[in-house]
Amino acid sequence: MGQQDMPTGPADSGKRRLGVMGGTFDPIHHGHLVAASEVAAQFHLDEVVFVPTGQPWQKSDTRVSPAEDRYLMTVIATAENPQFSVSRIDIDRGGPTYTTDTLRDLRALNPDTDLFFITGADALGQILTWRYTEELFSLAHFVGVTRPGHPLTDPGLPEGGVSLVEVPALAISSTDCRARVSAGAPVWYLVPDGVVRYIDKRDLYRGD
Ligand SMILES: Nc1ncnc2c1ncn2[C@@H]1O[C@H](COP(=O)(O)OP(=O)(O)OP(=O)(O)O)[C@@H](O)[C@H]1O
Ligand SMILES: O=C(O)c1ccc[n+]([C@@H]2O[C@H](COP(=O)([O-])O)[C@@H](O)[C@H]2O)c1
Repeated sequence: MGQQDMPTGPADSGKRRLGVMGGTFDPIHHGHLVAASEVAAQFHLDEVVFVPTGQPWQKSDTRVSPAEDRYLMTVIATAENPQFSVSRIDIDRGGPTYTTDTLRDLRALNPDTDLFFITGADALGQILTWRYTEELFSLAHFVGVTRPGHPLTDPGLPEGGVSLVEVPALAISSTDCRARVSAGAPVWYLVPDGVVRYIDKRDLYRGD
């Protein structure tokens, strides 16, 4: 994607600009962090809130670590960046996580704020299979980011509803991180150091 193909989103409304990075984060890795940092810079966001899923209903055939472990790894990974925060709303709501609920709740908690939902190319490609899409696209501007191995295209969101953005390519996935820990391979430098230590301390993924 060339620089000229990169839209910068809707016209600036003058409101606070909040990025929303939703994910299962099992575990959070540098691909997530670089995507959030890059979108924050390109879209002049005031803050990015990371929102670990409660129950990721489209991953029901995958073993997912306890929400508290995923939440704490996300806190550890983002703690040093003053622009990053973590929200428990999807975990505390309970039940399957629908992004329409996430964005509705974040709007209620953040009046006079424009929301920018950040999503990788793979997740963006699946977005029309999400629940309650008739309301979803009115709640935030969507920012699709490049991810190695996945074509980045607008899957057919309403006009002006999505921007496609190139971010530094990191071929890292949580699936691969889990498989590496399970096989006794290192995940140093794929995930933040504190997350490596947390995985070790809690003995995550070893028996997968
Ligand atoms: N390396 C990456 N580059 C860009 N975006 C990414 C990257 N990894 C994940 N994302 C995006 O971050 C969001 C949360 O992803 P998620 O927590 O499911 O991680 P994952 O690595 O895709 O996990 P898994 O391998 O378990 O499916 C999604 O929108 C996903 O597309
Ligand atoms: O709203 C939905 O139905 C929906 C379905 C699948 C995924 N999502 C959201 O997409 C984000 C990435 O999800 P995942 O499963 O790839 O980690 C996360 O915020 C999920 O809550 C949302």
